Amino acid sequence: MTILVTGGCGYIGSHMTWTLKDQGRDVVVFDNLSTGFTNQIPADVPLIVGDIDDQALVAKVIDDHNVEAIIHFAGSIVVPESITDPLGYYLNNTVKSRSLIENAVKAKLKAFIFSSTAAVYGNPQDTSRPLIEDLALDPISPYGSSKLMTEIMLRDASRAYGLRYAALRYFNVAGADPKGRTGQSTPEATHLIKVANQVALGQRERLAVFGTDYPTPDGTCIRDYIHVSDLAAAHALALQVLLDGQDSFVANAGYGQGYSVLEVVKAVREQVNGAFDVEMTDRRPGDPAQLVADSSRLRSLTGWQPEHNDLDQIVRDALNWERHLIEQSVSG
Ligand SMILES: NC(=O)c1ccc[n+]([C@@H]2O[C@H](COP(=O)([O-])OP(=O)(O)OC[C@H]3O[C@@H](n4cnc5c(N)ncnc54)[C@H](O)[C@@H]3O)[C@@H](O)[C@H]2O)c1
Ligand SMILES: O=c1ccn([C@@H]2O[C@H](COP(=O)(O)OP(=O)(O)O[C@H]3O[C@H](CO)[C@H](O)[C@H](O)[C@H]3O)[C@@H](O)[C@H]2O)c(=O)[nH]1
Repeated sequence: MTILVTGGCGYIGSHMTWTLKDQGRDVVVFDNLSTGFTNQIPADVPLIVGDIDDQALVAKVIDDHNVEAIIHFAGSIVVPESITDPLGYYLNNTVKSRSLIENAVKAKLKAFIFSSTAAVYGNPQDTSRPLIEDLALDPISPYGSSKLMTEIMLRDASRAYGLRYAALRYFNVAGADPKGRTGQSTPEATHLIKVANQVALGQRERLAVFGTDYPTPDGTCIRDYIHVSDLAAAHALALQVLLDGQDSFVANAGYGQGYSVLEVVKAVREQVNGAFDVEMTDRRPGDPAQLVADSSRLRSLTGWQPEHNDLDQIVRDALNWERHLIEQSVSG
């Protein structure tokens, strides 16, 4: 059977594609290349360039490649951008996901895995323990709402048409393939570890720390950083259990360990053996103070066990990828 990976040329989707290839599975990537890169996937994986709302093209790809499951990463991902362009986010993340889900239902696919996000929880009040899936969902950004609406569509499509799905709520995805085959390549990416690494390697001028007055021990926001390769492995397991008959589920994907922005900065400084400038600035709109995952459900349903649960390794792998990008730009 073939697995269709939407957004497979993007950061997480390309790791997924490599993981599936490593497992000997047949994969086809579908991507409109709005933020993706064609050189990040294995050369022998078919790439269809198109938009996920092109139902005729998606149906043709499902047919031509004998697709039996979709892992759906395609989407827009920048929280602050979603605040200034909510309709753009509802279109790309919600409306177009609806179109893809309809394709999956019509083709009677065996499984559908969706990239959801911790942003569906909004700004949780009780931060004394990691977040569980059954908490009230109250996104504080259009990005989070756009993903929550897709979760709801999947829930209802599952009830009505029997589509079997897993929605994984990623916490903060970071790091890069330890084998150096792919990584986060968007030059203007806004993710903390990426930006800090670019500053550490002289690719950006400065790192702004967004807000130092949060109700956290050092005043900066706390996040649960999950290595992208562990996340890809979680998807492969989720797919397998769905194919083996597991009911649809929603599960957090994180380690259950939070780090503040300043702790991340310290980890990056240690890896590069040096200081770089950070500037304390105001809060960024849409940022909850603390997001840490309780991932017991993912572990118990799929048997997932992280292999790269180490902030230093996450930073190191991401730095190695950043150096690779610099070499690439110098040589060509
Ligand atoms: N990066 C994170 O920390 C994080 C956290 C939670 C959830 N997610 C979700 O994971 C998914 C992947 O994120 P990423 O970090 O790899 O982002 P990314 O921007 O690197 O990848 C997204 C990919 O989807 C493609 N794409 C976007 N819209 C498309 C469309 N309409 N049709 C076809 N292709 C389209 C892009 O070209 C790109 O290759 C997203 O859905 C995102 O919301 C990411
Ligand atoms: O230059 C920067 C970048 C980030 N931060 C801070 O670092 C933390 C992490 O920020 P990121 O932008 O790396 O990640 P987010 O937590 O905003 O969002 C990430 O996780 C979310 C789920 O929690 C979404 O899924 C989203 O797609 C994904 O980017 C936040 O407190 C942010 O304010 C800075 O201080 N300076």
